[in-house]
Amino acid sequence: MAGISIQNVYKDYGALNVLKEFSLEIADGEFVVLVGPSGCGKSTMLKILAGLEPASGGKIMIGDRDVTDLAPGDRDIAMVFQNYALYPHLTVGQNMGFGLKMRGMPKAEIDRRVRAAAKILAVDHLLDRRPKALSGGQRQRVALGRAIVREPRAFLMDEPLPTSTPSCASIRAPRSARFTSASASRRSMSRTIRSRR
Ligand SMILES: Nc1ncnc2c1ncn2[C@@H]1O[C@H](COP(=O)(O)OP(=O)(O)OP(=O)(O)O)[C@@H](O)[C@H]1O
Repeated sequence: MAGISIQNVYKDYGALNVLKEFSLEIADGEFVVLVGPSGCGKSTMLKILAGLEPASGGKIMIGDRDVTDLAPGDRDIAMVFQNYALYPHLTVGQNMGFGLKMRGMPKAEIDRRVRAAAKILAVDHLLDRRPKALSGGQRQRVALGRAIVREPRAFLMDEPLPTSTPSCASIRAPRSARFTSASASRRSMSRTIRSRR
């Protein structure tokens, strides 16, 4: 169970106040999209949720845990960045399983999760390729797969779709993977928060 509760969050960068009394309740399993003008603080809010930026004030709960002061690695959430951040020298399969390997997960379990996620994302035929031999959309799906294999309590996605990708519907993830596909324009999908059931 992992609902997200954002309570009265403030964020200042020096004299610039970016977030003021920002509050949002996201139910367990809910898919939420943040939209707003450029510079209004969408990425900042996602970074604060992920623990990559400290909030200047307020509280964040994930499930029943107060994560406001926890390090990113202790929050059990995955963030997918706009620029993919794939390792160029690793294959698709190695990229997807890298985080699990670093955590000491047995190879057989890593392979099982990577193959399952790769199938969902239709990149299972690309597991031995390196990122440079992929299209933008394929790279993005690999980045998404790397988040899925971790089975986190929530997914944070900051502009996860390349311009050429018409909608999240192309991901076609089954409900059994607890990942809901949705059709929407790229702009309205620009910031997404997905919490797992
Ligand atoms: N590290 C930083 N130091 C100072 N100001 C910052 C920093 N990061 C972001 N900002 C400023 O905070 C504001 C919000 O930035 P943010 O990236 O959250 O906007 P956004 O809503 O995601 O915009 P866009 O839709 O253009 O990506 C902007 O005015 C930006 O210039």
